[in-house]
Amino acid sequence: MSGMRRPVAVIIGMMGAGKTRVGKEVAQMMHLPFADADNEIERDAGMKIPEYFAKYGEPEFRKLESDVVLDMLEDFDGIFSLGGGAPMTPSIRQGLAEYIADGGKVVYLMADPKEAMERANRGGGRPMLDGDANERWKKLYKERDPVFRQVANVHVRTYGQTPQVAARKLMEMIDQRIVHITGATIEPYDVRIGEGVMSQLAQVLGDKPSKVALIHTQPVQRHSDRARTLLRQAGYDVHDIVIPDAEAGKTVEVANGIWQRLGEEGFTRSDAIVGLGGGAATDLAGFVAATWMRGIRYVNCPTSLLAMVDASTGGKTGVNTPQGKNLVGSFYTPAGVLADMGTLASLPNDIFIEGLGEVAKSGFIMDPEILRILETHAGELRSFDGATFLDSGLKDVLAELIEHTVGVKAYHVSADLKEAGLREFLNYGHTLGHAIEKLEHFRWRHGNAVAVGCVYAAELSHLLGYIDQDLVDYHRSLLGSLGLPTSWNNGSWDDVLALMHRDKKARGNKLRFVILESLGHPIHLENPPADAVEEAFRRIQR
Ligand SMILES: NC(=O)c1ccc[n+]([C@@H]2O[C@H](COP(=O)([O-])OP(=O)(O)OC[C@H]3O[C@@H](n4cnc5c(N)ncnc54)[C@H](O)[C@@H]3O)[C@@H](O)[C@H]2O)c1
Ligand SMILES: O=C(O)C(=O)C[C@@H](O)[C@H](O)[C@H](O)COP(=O)(O)O
Repeated sequence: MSGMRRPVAVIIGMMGAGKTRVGKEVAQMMHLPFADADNEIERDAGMKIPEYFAKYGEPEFRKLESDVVLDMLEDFDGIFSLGGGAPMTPSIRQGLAEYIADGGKVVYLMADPKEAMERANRGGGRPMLDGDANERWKKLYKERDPVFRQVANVHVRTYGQTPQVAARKLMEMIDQRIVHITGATIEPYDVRIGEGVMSQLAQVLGDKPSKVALIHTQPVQRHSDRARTLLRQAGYDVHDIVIPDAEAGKTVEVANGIWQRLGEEGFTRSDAIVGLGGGAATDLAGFVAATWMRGIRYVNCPTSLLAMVDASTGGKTGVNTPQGKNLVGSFYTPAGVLADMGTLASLPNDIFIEGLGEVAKSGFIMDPEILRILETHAGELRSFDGATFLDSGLKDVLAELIEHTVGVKAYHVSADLKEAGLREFLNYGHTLGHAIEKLEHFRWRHGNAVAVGCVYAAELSHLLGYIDQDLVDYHRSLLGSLGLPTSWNNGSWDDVLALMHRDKKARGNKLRFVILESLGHPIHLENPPADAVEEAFRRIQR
């Protein structure tokens, strides 16, 4: 389907939900064309729908509807609204599933049933409501609502809202970017990126959990307040759990404190966890979710750039131990990730820049578009200011960067959830990076340590004849232009080497690294010569 024209969004919903009214409004706001499937069908058939129904019956109508909808899915690039019953036809459901798989957005417009029923009855002309219209509408709602929920990848509740307010909400949802994570051993889930996506928290959590533990740190209180309000409005019993900030929260003692609370408050297997904050908070929340009753549902709401592009996705959860970084944990997939870019408005500049370390890493190992964006916008990124970026051109640049970086993560995680080989490439720069973090008592930020670690890995690749000096220099100049460190000189080689032996890629007493064969092409390096490993270290000390 790629390369064809395709709708920016497809709207589905019950008769009377306002699909046409709201759809037209959104199209106007976004300067896009609008099409209504029923109008297209009438044009094709050369008659009104009630007439077509009367003449040929519902099965023939559904066939024609399916042909028209499937054509439009491949040849229309605006906002496309479907008739109420269209998603009940299997061929249309299939078409919508393919459209979603190709990055499309099927929006279920969820209006208040009472309002929608009244609107649907006004004016008549709806063959599906012949007879007792209210009873027919309710029966159809019962059949269709569960299907609509399943078919759509975006749910928008418009209860009591004017078409303009509903349209603005819908536009926000359409503007979001969605990266779909799937794989043979993964329950599929989406990473949603954009301003306001946190409002989909209840949709992603689903209706099974009744209790939700909202795990967060204090500096993101303003965002956890919003999450708590959203969760309470959706009817969950919310338990607020504040953990120590940053790496101090990633300990087994903190996890133990939460296990005790979950026990006291009666959390069962059908309840859930929301992890909200930087990567340390989402790593800890995921670990608690993975271990409580051997695994309960969890959703991540990352609020730092690093957590959005990396930590919140992929299911690596865990805690540090006195011996090193992330030494205890599990691979446990979240039910969804909501990367609400609105939360970045409170992110300090230095923590934003740190996140660029993991972004650049993803560029070095796989995606040249990431490197292009970083090079082009280095100055703006370096002077990131949370207070102003949402109203600046940087917002779209950043959305693009986050989507690409999550795409790199998704590619590796989908193929190799438990890190048997390919996923290790995401660890580029981490062998030394984790050692630096540990030796700096976690006062060095993770992304900064990874940036130095990437330069180290590049030096090692060069020393072993894989890459030329230019590519090593490129690492230094790109990372430096973003405000990231490229050298470290605060620890002994013996300490570094001992910590690198505890890295999870090591096997027995043999070190293993990820290095580059060329830009975008990482390889595994097994048991490299000791002198090269040490010489590369000497080179990052300068
Ligand atoms: N699981 C994974 O795959 C994975 C991947 C990469 C990194 N990580 C882990 O993630 C952690 C690093 O994540 P991080 O860089 O987000 O650090 P962090 O979690 O320590 O957060 C950094 C600081 O920023 C604050 N903060 C976060 N969002 C904020 C916001 N919107 N406004 C104001 N303050 C905010 C935090 O409270 C904290 O003080 C490390 O522990 C690292 O090991 C895990
Ligand atoms: O997702 C992965 O796999 C990664 O390696 C991503 C890394 O960026 C991340 O820092 C991760 O937490 C490192 O994991 P570890 O297994 O080396 O502790």
